[in-house]
Amino acid sequence: MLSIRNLTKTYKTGDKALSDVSFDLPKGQVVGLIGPSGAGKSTLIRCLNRLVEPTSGRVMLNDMDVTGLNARDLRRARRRIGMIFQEYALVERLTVMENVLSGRLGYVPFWRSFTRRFPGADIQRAYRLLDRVGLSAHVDKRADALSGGQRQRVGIARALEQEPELLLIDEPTASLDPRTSRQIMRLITEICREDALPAIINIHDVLLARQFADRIIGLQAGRVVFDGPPSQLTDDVLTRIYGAEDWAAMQKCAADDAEDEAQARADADRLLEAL
Ligand SMILES: Nc1ncnc2c1ncn2[C@@H]1O[C@H](COP(=O)(O)OP(=O)(O)OP(=O)(O)O)[C@@H](O)[C@H]1O
Repeated sequence: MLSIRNLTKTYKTGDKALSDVSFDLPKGQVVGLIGPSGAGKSTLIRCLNRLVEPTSGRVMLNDMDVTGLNARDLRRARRRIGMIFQEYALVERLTVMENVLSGRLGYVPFWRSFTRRFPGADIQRAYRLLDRVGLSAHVDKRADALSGGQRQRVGIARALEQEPELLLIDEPTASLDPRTSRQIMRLITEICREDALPAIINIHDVLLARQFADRIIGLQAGRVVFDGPPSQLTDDVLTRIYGAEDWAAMQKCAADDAEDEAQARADADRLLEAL
């Protein structure tokens, strides 16, 4: 279980990005973290593995006090926290398999990682994970030869190769089309449930968050202003989180996306019929 207590972050510039954020996250629960730009979503995700140093408050991951660790212990602790990024953060000239194995770099001694010699068990796990994310046929492809959705699947497999106890996911679908976004969200949430992995997903797409997350946490100006199941995320609540104008604009955007998608599907059907 992840436990966050009174987490506060004030940047050196004086920007107060988080104010007194507290919540618990049980095993296997997927939280969709939503809120307008500048609400503190990225800061919260980054405070949890101390890529950003919290100003005060406490983060406990199972038995580990993340906020109390010294630099050396923190490095070891970060193995237990997997991250999946918007831009995938793959090494372009390495293969899919090598990218997934890089998830083990925190575990193997430097000289072994330098020669890229990984234990057999790591390689077996990587094959299993690549199968699980649907990339068995692409193991030896270079990362730069993959589509956006495939790249994110590699990012997911790499995070799981760490055998994490928590997944932090930053805008996983921001660079993907709506259909691929849904596939990626479905994959992430299925894996979390099967493996009882807790996850926090910073996601700008409220409809996706509502469709796939078990629980929604809404931030506004660094504070938690909503914490509940997706079913309670009513238009009133969303208007409170985003403001009336922004929420109306987001709805319009989602409607346009759905229309574009339907049009693309109809075009593809017509093309198939004509063949
Ligand atoms: N490195 C930094 N130095 C100073 N202020 C920062 C820094 N990073 C973020 N902030 C400020 O902290 C606040 C929260 O930013 P953060 O990026 O966490 O929000 P966000 O909800 O993730 O926004 P977005 O959806 O636009 O990515 C903002 O006011 C931002 O300007």
